[in-house]
Amino acid sequence: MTKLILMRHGQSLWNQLNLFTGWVDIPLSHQGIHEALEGGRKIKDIPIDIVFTSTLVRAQMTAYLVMSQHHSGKVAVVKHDDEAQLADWGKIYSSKTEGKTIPVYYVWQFNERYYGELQGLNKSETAEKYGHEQVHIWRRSYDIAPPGGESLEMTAARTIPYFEETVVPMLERGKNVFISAHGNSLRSIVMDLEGLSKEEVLQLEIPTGAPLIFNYEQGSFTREEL
Ligand SMILES: O=C(O)[C@@H](CO)OP(=O)(O)O
Repeated sequence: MTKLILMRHGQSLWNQLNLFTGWVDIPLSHQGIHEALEGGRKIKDIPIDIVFTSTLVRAQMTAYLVMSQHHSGKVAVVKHDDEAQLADWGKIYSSKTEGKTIPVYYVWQFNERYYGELQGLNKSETAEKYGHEQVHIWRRSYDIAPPGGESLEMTAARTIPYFEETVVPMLERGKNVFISAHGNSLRSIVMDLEGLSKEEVLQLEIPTGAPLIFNYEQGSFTREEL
């Protein structure tokens, strides 16, 4: 059995201001830094072999803050995704030292759902303008995209293939995997792992800085309560 840990980044400065964020690259707030450290303490004793995060700084900050709390004492090392560079990087430090590191991969497919024309707008003001129901549909429905942005279905079309082609084989090979990502990119993954319907995913909320742990065995995922 191997473990998959999913975590939404801690509160960002735009979460704090209640602004639609999507692909805008906003760092964590002071509160978000504390949430990430607290989330890290909750999983500090679970061995982690490999870390995936998005290309956005709020998820990356969260990944490093989580790993700073980890009991292994291993150093998180960024593996840049250029293949040639990756091959070279493998040679620039000793295999003895490599045993004391945990590789971190930046994966654009795990970026937040692109929010199109809503990015930078205030969530409450947008709900006042277009109606709470319409804005809830844009924010939580499966197949209705916000203006100029991605639906959850479109987000899943990039998160799930990467997850299946790269993350699942790691779990199969006995590796425990930690993914630091975003509210909606993680909703698309949890929807898939738990087989949620389009109706059920409307209610799925992923809190900031709270690890979700799944046990993986023989092709199936079971959520473990912390
Ligand atoms: O602004 C965003 O990118 C997301 C996550 O904060 O918004 P929502 O709360 O609608 O999922």
